[in-house]
Amino acid sequence: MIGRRRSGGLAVRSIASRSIAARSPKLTASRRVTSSRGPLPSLAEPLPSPLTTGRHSTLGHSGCPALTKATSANVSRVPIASRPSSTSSRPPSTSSVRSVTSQRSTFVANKTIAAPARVRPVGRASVPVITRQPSQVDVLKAKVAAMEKDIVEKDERLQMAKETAEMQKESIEMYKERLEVMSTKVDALNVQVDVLKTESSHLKAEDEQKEVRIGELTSQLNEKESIMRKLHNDVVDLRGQIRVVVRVRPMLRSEVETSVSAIEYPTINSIIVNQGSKSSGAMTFEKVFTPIFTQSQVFCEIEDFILSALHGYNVGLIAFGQTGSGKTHTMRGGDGENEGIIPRAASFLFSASKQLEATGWQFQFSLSFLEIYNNEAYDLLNNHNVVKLRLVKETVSLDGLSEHPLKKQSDMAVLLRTADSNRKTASTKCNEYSSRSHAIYMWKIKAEQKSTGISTNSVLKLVDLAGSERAKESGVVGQQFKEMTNINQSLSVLQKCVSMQKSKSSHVPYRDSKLTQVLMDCLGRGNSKTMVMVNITPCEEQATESKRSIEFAAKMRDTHIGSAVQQRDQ
Ligand SMILES: Nc1ncnc2c1ncn2[C@@H]1O[C@H](COP(=O)(O)OP(=O)(O)OP(=O)(O)O)[C@@H](O)[C@H]1O
Repeated sequence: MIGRRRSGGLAVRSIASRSIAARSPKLTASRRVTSSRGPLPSLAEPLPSPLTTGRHSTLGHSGCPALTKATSANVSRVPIASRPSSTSSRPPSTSSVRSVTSQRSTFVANKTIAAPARVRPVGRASVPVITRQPSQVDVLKAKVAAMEKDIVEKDERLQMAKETAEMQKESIEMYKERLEVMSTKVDALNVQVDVLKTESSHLKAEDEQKEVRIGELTSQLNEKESIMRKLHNDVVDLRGQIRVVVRVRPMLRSEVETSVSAIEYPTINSIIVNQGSKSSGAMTFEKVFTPIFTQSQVFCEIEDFILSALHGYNVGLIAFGQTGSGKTHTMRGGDGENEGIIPRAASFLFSASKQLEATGWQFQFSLSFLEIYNNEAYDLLNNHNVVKLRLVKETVSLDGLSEHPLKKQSDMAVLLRTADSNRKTASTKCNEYSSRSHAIYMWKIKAEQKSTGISTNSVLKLVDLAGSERAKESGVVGQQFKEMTNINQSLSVLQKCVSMQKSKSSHVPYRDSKLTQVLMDCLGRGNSKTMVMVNITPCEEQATESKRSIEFAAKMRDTHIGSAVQQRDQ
């Protein structure tokens, strides 16, 4: 009976403990920790409850002595085998049994604290230690306390969230206000933009009108200019004069820091060269190309003159000037925008001939390149073969000079490359790439119009003369000195011929040099429209040479060579 009650009590206790464990995993965990590390001191000690001390301890829970006694009896009857192992080796002493009994009774009095009995070593003997389990009330109290704490925390968080929300609300209000201010500004700006748009469309319309007007005036101006140029050409042709244009090259990078310009441009087509205190005085020419003129602008000004060759006239364009003054740049030039007159003339002649083909004209072009070096003539397109010059009456025959047909524009580039590589150059102190020979590019142009039966044979000569230079300044010796002497001698004959032609002398010494023999038809013996492009440098140090060049240019300008006539086949 007692045993049943005990086992029933234990069963109640274990169910209770199980149910607490189930509801409170934390508690179970703590109990596991307790069992593995030994009894917790708080649970190992008799509970400091009034139930365990004084008279209450004997009365047990709710003052029930019967239950306490029965429990004591139960404990004393626990078989040794079922007691903790630490006690099985030695029978418990009377005192320890008493202690166990008293603890057990306390344990029973607390009843719901379902901790397993443990044995605590006391001295050499071990006594079972009874730990207690929290009652449901305690658990619930703890839960309530935890929940209260949780509620307090949540209250605090809620409060904080409310405050944050309040602040955000204020910020939103602030942003709303700013937004309003901004949108007012945007509205004002939009109004301004509309005003400006209207103004700009008015201005655009005005600009367009002005541009149309400028276009009209420009085309009127161009028309008038071309009429004037034609009239001027006609006058010059009728007067049979050499046309003279001057080109001043820009200062080179190496000169900009060390030199100043000696050139002035008093009017659009006049020029003054200042040589220290002396001045050339203003001299007017058909055209003065200042350093700002590009290669294409220069060509634009002379293309009508070149066109005469397609119309059946002999045409000669000669670049003259001291060494390094820009003759080769003007005539041959570089690539692309830097192309000079010779390659540009090729493109121009091909495109102009295409236009004339629309009126029934047919053209055939052929090209020869002649070089005069040390007073000898060579073929630049045929292995640099010697060319023999023969004077036949008033004309010169060039024996052995090869002629190369030009079918299309790209043929010109191939021939130019061959000629360039053959052209003799040598470096001097005056101009590192100075060409040491006169180069004469000759186009033979055959034109025919079947409907009228008219045919012409004309020659276009494009001449890049070697540069004159003073022996003292150049500092050349040996072969280069010989070259320079020959160049200067041929140029001096050229100047003499021009002077004597100008003074209408009965004897003009064309035979004195190969150069003047080849250019004879351009300088008065023959039938040619001639233009001389005098190149000068702007540098003060070269002012003496520049002044000499434009003085010679003025002499040529005033030279009468006779009016050119169309070269019709009989
Ligand atoms: N209009 C120009 N614009 C820019 N550079 C130029 C111009 N004219 C000439 N030059 C430059 O000046 C230098 C001398 O020019 P260039 O070789 O044509 O002189 P040149 O009169 O032919 O000399 P030479 O008689 O010794 O052959 C070159 O470097 C050339 O590129």
